[in-house]
Amino acid sequence: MIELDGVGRSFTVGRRRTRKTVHAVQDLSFTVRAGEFVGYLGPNGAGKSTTIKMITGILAPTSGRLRVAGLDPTRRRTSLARRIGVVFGQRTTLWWDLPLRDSFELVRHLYKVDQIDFRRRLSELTELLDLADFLATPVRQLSLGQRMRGDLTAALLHDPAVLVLDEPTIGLDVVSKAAMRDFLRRLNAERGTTVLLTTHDLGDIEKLCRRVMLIDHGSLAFDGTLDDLRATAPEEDSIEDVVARLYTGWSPALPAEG
Ligand SMILES: Nc1ncnc2c1ncn2[C@@H]1O[C@H](COP(=O)(O)OP(=O)(O)OP(=O)(O)O)[C@@H](O)[C@H]1O
Repeated sequence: MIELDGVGRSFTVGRRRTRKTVHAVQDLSFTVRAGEFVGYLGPNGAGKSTTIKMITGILAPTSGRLRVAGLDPTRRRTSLARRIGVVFGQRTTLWWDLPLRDSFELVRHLYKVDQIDFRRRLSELTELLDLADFLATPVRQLSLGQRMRGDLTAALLHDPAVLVLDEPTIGLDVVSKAAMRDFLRRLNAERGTTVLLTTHDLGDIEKLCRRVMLIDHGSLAFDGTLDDLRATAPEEDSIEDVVARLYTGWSPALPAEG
């Protein structure tokens, strides 16, 4: 469903004598199959957002080959938009001054979702994500947790095959976080939606992801199951310790791609 083959993305920063090239992502290859729920981890500045921007067609790779749902994301951005949903936890894709319901109506137009499908889907999502109390509220008046549920709904109204999440639980309280995780688990299990999840919250990874990929300095440093990940460190280590060891470059043996 998501295929990267030797993908790289560099940026030129600075001017004249201070000019240099930053290799945000280098020679990155992985495949995410339909129906997988994959965690995408890495320290700050590792290249996660750059990868997600390439997968969603926002940024073009400078090298390599990338396909999402069989499409080249940069060349077929409009077609891809119908197959993919994206949530950036740090910013909203909703219209700030409009009631949530009107934002969804605009999303319906943008994605050309059939009116009957839209109504059915919105009523399902309203129930599952408990939106009824604030559908008429302007987005700017929503709490972070409400806004996040609104963003997730907007990303799912067109029933995408792939969902890409960039820190979807950031800033959520324990109850909202648990509800969000429960929803995502069901979405993957019941609808078979393929999910790629970027997060710094290792609870998200433990609760949701069968497979974990770790990127460091733009390259894949680990790809395996959660158990493979734990096996890289002593048994008594917490998941935070395990990941911190990998981030700081210590690991007894990394398993091959799983
Ligand atoms: N538009 C840009 N111009 C120049 N450099 C960039 C640009 N976007 C990203 N970079 C650089 O590429 C590298 C990877 O950045 P990226 O945002 O992908 O990391 P990240 O893993 O998402 O980090 P974080 O966890 O902090 O969000 C960093 O060194 C960053 O400074």
